Amino acid sequence: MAGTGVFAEIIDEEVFKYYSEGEWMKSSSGKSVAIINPTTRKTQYKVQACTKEEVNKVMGNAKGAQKEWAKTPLWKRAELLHKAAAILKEHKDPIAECLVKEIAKPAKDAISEVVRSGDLVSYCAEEGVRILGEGKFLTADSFPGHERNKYCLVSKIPLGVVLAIPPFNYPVNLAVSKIAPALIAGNSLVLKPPTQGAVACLHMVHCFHLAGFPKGLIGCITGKGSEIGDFLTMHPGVKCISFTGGDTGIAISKKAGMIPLQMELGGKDACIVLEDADLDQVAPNIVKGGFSYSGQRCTAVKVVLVMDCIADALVEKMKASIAKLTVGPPEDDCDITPVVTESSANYIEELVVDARKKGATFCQEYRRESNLIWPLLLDNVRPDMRIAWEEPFGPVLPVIRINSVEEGIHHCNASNFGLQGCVFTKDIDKAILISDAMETGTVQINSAPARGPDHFPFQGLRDSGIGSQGITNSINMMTKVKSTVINLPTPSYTMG
Ligand SMILES: NC(=O)C1=CN([C@@H]2O[C@H](COP(=O)(O)OP(=O)(O)OC[C@H]3O[C@@H](n4cnc5c(N)ncnc54)[C@H](OP(=O)(O)O)[C@@H]3O)[C@@H](O)[C@H]2O)C=CC1
Ligand SMILES: O=C(O)[C@H](O)COP(=O)(O)O
Repeated sequence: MAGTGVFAEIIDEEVFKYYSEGEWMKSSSGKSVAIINPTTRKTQYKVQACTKEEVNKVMGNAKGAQKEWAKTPLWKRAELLHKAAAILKEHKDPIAECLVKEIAKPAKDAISEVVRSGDLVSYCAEEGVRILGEGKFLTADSFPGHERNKYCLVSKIPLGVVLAIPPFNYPVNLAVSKIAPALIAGNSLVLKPPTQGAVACLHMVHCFHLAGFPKGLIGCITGKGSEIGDFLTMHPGVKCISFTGGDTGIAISKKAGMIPLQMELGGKDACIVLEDADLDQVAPNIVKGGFSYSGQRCTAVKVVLVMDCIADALVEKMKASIAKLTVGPPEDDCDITPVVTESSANYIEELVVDARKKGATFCQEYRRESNLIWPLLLDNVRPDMRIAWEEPFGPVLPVIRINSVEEGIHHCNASNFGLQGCVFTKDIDKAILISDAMETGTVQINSAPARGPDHFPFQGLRDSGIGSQGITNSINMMTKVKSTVINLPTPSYTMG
């Protein structure tokens, strides 16, 4: 159970503590933030509402601890990360339980998130050892006018304190995808978990604590983003921000100083289906892509653009797949579970009401009970409807019928978002041309969008973000390049 056994020290009188100086602490604010269970809509957990002074302290400690950590041999850093990964996987059950209660993640998916996170940390440790242990060696004589009298040694060095802010939907996985690259590269790390998902994050941080990382190297500040977010992101001690979430990321980019930013933001992932696609394969694939975790994935299929001549057939097959989805509480491992907050459910409903008013075809009856929204396919959606462009982050999927590939590409590229897209066709030549024409960070051919596996590069264009994720790219992004030039008194050539 959450907050018991090895996790007993992270809670005090029903309020989970924050993590500073290698210890679990109560905030001097005396205030807490309630985490509402999306299924019961009752307070499930409470976390500390940290103060600015506590943020300053965590930042100061992180700055100090980083200097020593950067001197720790790379293999030792990797060893500690492997240890943390093993502890995380060993304690997957209580962490998954938090995910079920805080964000209504279906029970099996919650376990997978924790296991995947442990694997990510281990992979990151191995990749770090490979790529950070190597540099470049350049000689001056490759540039016109120069002799071989200068040798340049290029290596990757840490940035300092990295601030990690993950979103609610993958609070553990999208936290470790920032923590592990930061640490292996010799940085220290301050985590600000999402409010919904904070307790799962605190349990995960305790796994790093148990692994024995140096005091102060990792800090975890809890509180509402709207209250302490600006203070954190504009803190002079922060030397890099890795953020995943919605439009908040755009605001942060405008306010942050001259530091590297990794922003993974929203998406309106388009799925183009051509005449020759195998609809028996396509329909369940789109339904899984659109409705898993109730559509609360940045990589969920968020609009289907199907050639008109096969649209009836595809919609029928999708309806059949949707009818098989189970709807109910996450504890029962249902496919569709309550969305994260009441305001999120209200927003989804606004989009549905707008679509109804403007004449979309409802393939199922719209049904909502509290935060639980039944899966809904909207056919004959037109560009004047909000659902054609906005990200519901819920179990509602619009279908737009198109008469040409160009029409589909045009819709995809007219979006403010450019995260992922996908195309279903048997014609690989056409698929490549369409992939090149779609202005998104990734295009999947014959499968719905997905971020994983976690070592694949993952990036968004336009309002979907800046920088690229994926283990290797994150490690590189959390380092800077250092050159040391050896100047010889005379040119020196090796004769072989
Ligand atoms: N491209 C990608 O990889 C992904 C993108 N997303 C996108 O994230 C969105 C849903 O996630 P959601 O958690 O609601 O996103 P939000 O942008 O609302 O929140 C993300 C994180 O930012 C924090 N935050 C809020 N305000 C501030 C602030 N002023 N300064 C600093 N941090 C702040 C939140 O904390 P708090 O919870 O306390 O408010 C949370 O930890 C969707 O748009 C989705 O597409 C989600 C997953 C992956
Ligand atoms: O936040 C998200 O939506 C995740 O990045 C999705 O990850 P996945 O596509 O690998 O499930």
